[in-house]
Amino acid sequence: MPSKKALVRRPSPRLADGLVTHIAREKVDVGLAVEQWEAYVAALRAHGWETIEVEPADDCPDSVFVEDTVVMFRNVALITRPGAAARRAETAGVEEAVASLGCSVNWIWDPGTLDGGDVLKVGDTVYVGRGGRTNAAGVQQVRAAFEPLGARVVAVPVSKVLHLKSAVTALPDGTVIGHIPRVDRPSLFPGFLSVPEESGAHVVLLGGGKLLMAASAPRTAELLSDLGHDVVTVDISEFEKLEGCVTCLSVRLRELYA
Ligand SMILES: NC(=O)NCCC[C@H](N)C(=O)O
Repeated sequence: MPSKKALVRRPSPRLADGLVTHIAREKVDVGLAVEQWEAYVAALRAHGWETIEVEPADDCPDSVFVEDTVVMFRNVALITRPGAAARRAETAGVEEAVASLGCSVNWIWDPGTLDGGDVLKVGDTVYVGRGGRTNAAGVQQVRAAFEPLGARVVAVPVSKVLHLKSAVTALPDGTVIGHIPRVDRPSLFPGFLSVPEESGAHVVLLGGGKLLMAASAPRTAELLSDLGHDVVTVDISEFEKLEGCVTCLSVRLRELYA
């Protein structure tokens, strides 16, 4: 059944200690990050999403990046096993949240690792990035979990950025967008549009043709508006300092049965 709920998780007071892998560490203003997070949540709500706050995980600096802990396909929630061991304690609260929403729950098991940021769904195609956080066993376990439900799982190499969705996301019409210097194999996607900024590669589909994007990609916002998309922007500068993007701050639940 169509639903419009989104999981979010309040930033930890320890946010500034979050992991950085591909970029130089910059000082994070936690107070500003909380304001930016509240504006992000307000933008989801303004576009009809009921936001559900997962119990905060104050001891986990990266817990605000809730997308990495669970992947939804239909009513099934696949609880991940994050590639960074430091993030594994984040999954317990998310598991509780999806179970209480009536999802069927499944898990990635050792030796598999998977970060939700490595999973891009385009219709029934589920692209899984095999990179620094998601391993081959993780990809196989996504296949085992979702292919019986009708998904087609396509593995994609990721070597230039943290996650697959740091490199590419998809527009409402299914076109995959990415900033070419950060995409390993653009030819793996049937329809690919190159965008001029790295953070322009990240869109959250709000519904009704609207796209949520980071304010740091004005040229991409212009390009997408010019192609007839309705762009809404939020400033997430403090999360970008930790390799976060608009996609990783929420998990949209669009097919709940409850
Ligand atoms: N899906 C995402 O893009 N997640 C961002 C995670 C950033 C966090 N600092 C990490 O390295 O795990």
